[in-house]
Amino acid sequence: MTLEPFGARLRHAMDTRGPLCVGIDPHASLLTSWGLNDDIAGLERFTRTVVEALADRVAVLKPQSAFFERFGSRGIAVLEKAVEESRAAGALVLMDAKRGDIGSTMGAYAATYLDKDSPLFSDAVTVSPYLGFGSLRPALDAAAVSGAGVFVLALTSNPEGAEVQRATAADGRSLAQLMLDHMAAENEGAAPLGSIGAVVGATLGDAGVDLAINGPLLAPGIGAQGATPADLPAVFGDAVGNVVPSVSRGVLRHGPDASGLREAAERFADEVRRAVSGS
Ligand SMILES: O=C(O)c1cc(=O)[nH]c(=O)n1[C@@H]1O[C@H](COP(=O)(O)O)[C@@H](O)[C@H]1O
Repeated sequence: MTLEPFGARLRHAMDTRGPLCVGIDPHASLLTSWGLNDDIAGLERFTRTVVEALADRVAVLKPQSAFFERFGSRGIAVLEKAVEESRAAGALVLMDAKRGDIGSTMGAYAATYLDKDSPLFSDAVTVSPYLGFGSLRPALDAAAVSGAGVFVLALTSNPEGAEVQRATAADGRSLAQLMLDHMAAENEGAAPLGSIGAVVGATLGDAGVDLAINGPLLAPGIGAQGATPADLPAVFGDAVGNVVPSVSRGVLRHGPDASGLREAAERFADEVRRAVSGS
């Protein structure tokens, strides 16, 4: 079965479930605070709990691959199962892998996350464009074939990002703006929303770039990194309706009870609704 383009599927999910993305980041400290061991059984239990609590209600779940990779092949097996079960419950899965490489190697990453026959096939994946936007071509092409999406880092939530991302390119634009303009070109003509998204931290104050890329804007940094949903209008301006606000620890620290996770996600979702509607 061919999937509808990711942008259309995401728009529908945002409209019906609200735009919140919850990150699945099984930090060792979170496993401990949930009363679990920092081992494969703890990872499995943590992940299953989050998926069972939230996959039937949030628009997007974003597993952070590094926290699974640290357990080797058995961690990847947990990740595969989480992707499958989340998608079966109706959540879109954004694999947070932040891959970036060149040519055939980027092609192998694309085959891993964006080929429908791969065990790690996800609705979308995060990538870094700072080896040159063109280096992402294999991922952009694979996503177009499978109906998946690609989220490209533009302005990240961490303070260290600015020295690269705010640097000036040869034509006077910031590097972040250059990347955003590439994304806008990829999404041109797509409706209701393009499938190439930008990652723009909610922590940035005024982003100070043109965010009219006709694609989704993933906004991490809410919760543990200090941003709040109330910050979104100032950061995103007119583009706030395309924002997918993302929270990991801010929700996860309310486990292990499913009700605690659900209530925390609902609180963030309410705050986002209020912030975006201006009430
Ligand atoms: O691509 C991301 O998701 C991402 C981009 C970014 O600029 N900043 C950022 O924090 N993230 C990810 O978002 C998550 C943030 O987690 P919390 O700070 O616990 O909400 C982590 O998985 C980060 O890797």
